[in-house]
Amino acid sequence: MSSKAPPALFIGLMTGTSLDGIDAVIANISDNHFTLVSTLSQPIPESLRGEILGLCQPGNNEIDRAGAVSLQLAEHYANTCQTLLDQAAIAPEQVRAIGCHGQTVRHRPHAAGFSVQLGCPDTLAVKTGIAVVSNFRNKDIALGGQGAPLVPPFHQQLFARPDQRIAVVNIGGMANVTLLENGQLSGGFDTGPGNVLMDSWIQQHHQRAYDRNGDWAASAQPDLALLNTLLSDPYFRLPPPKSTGRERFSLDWLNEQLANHSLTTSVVQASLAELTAHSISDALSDFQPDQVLICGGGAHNQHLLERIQALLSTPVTSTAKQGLAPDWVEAAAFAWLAWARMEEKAGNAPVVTGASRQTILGQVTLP
Ligand SMILES: Nc1ncnc2c1ncn2[C@@H]1O[C@H](COP(=O)(O)OP(=O)(O)OP(=O)(O)O)[C@@H](O)[C@H]1O
Ligand SMILES: CC(=O)N[C@H]1[C@@H]2OC[C@@H](O2)[C@@H](O)[C@@H]1O[C@H](C)C(=O)O
Repeated sequence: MSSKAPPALFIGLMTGTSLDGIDAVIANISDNHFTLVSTLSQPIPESLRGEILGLCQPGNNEIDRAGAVSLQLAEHYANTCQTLLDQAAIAPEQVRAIGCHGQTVRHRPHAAGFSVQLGCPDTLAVKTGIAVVSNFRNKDIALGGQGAPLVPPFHQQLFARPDQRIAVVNIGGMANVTLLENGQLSGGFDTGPGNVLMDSWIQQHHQRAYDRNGDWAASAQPDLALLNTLLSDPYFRLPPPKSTGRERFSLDWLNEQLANHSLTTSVVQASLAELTAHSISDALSDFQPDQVLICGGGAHNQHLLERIQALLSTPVTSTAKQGLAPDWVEAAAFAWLAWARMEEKAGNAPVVTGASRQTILGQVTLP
């Protein structure tokens, strides 16, 4: 008789650095098994988005503001869970736990570091009646790790092949890579900005949330002098382990870099797309993958994918080709990390984060 637990249902909730919405999945998970059961994406109201963005930079009265945002987010998470359960005709009692990443508003993984994700787990547990696993990053940081990226072990579970070198690239607000070498997880780190600068720039100049398909970037030629200035940021030369966020790569950072360049706004957008493409391809140059799998919202940016493909000699495809659509990979990973927590299995990968050892990640809040 096997002592292994049968598959159980878990919810994964992700609100990433792009602030484009709440991604939610229900997944059926056990040791060797992961099936997506249902998915849902819900917008974040514009006013709450503004408050979150405000908290991503140091400012006045942060504790009260963070407390209020944490509660509002939990309400939205709970409503999202309810809609997701309703659409899948699943009762809350059937779900073992919710893995709630929360909203990162500060990530300082350096000496005596910390990472802050908002979204009150107590409120979410009480409102849904489901146990919540949250605060996934700080245990890894306490062990000397970056606390990010955390998704690589899940990428390994889903996408590793015994006979191939596979790079999984998540292009969200930030971008991160996972290096899978003949079935083994051999590394992973944040490469730098993914969509965040392109989103901010088009928002500022055309009041649009993002550059659909990269059409605006594709309408101009990148400026090589600006590209070199952007790529000269020391982050790109740092060896892994490394992780980053809006603390470094923000509109303020971009405006500083633009100081000695006089360019049209479309040329800047083209150069920002090129920055993302180059920083990703540079990050993969030593690894020499046989295959590159792309996930995250950037997988829908046709121009960006073409530029990444042009810079790499290996085939670049969406994770959809491997059975998981790019939009759900991160939320699915947090369902999987909730499963790992409930099964008391290690969630972090020291080869990625630099932590001194493997450890169980996250705190459980019962309803
Ligand atoms: N059709 C599209 N064309 C171009 N870009 C797109 C398209 N669809 C989504 N995106 C980009 O994807 C972003 C959202 O990506 P995603 O949901 O992966 O980010 P996230 O989860 O917030 O980020 P992170 O991985 O940093 O936490 C949008 O802000 C936008 O820039
Ligand atoms: C601190 C934080 O929220 N980091 C995010 C962000 O978005 C992408 C990249 O930067 C990655 O390091 C991480 O998210 C994913 C889910 C991760 O931990 O793997």
